[in-house]
Amino acid sequence: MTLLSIRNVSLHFGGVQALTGASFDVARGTLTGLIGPNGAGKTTLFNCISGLYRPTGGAIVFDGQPITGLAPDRITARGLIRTFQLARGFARMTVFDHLLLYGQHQPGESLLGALVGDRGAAEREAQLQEKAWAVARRLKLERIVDALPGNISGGQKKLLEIGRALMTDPQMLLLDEPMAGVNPTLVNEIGDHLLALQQEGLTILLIEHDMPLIRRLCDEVIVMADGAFMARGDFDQVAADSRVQEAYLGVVRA
Ligand SMILES: Nc1ncnc2c1ncn2[C@@H]1O[C@H](COP(=O)(O)OP(=O)(O)OP(=O)(O)O)[C@@H](O)[C@H]1O
Repeated sequence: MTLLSIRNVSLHFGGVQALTGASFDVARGTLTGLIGPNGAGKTTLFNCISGLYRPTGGAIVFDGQPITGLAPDRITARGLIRTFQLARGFARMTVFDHLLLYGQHQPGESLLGALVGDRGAAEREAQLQEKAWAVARRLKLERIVDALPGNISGGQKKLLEIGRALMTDPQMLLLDEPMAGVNPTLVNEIGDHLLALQQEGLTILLIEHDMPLIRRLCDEVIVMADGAFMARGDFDQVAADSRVQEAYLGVVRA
């Protein structure tokens, strides 16, 4: 049932203890919200899970295998990916090329190429194109496949970021505020896409400050504070938890 297990993960930056022993599990097939006040350690934890940071202590287990400290591409190859903002350096690549680029980073690609030769490469290219079309259609991006990122809306950029991640055939997607800077209509549309992806079997862990959205989308909500796990439950349960309220309000117990 558990797909991702965070076990006592800690990380400090010099004197700043960003993660102080975070522990929680995420079940396969769920859309889980990860919330908490500013500086709680949510993004730092995502960076540890996806291999950008090596934790100082603890372990991260994905699909039954430890992934702590593995390089990001090896973690992606196991089916766990986080989205990244579109890099400025790729401003001249079309939406479709962005999708193709991510699809090319498949595990075993070069070995396969060496084994099957040129005909195999052509077949693979055709499959990649078909997959990119499927992802574009899936996210309703097919009408803008030839556009450059500079000419698409903020929400379409977010969808493209998700689309690139889908090109790697993930089991689990980590999303860090995918709705930031997106207009309300598209926020709802992106939310619908996330629910549909979950229905199709994808496991999603979502950092988001938009609480009505978290309430609408998430089966369960995990709350972090001060670099560690604080509470979990459905949205109404955690919202009613006095410790969670205090963490958000910064109220100090008497
Ligand atoms: N690269 C870094 N160097 C030094 N300190 C850092 C670094 N990254 C994060 N921190 C610190 O670690 C703590 C946790 O930050 P993090 O960004 O993970 O929190 P967050 O929960 O994602 O916050 P927010 O909701 O505001 O994005 C903060 O005190 C932050 O200042």
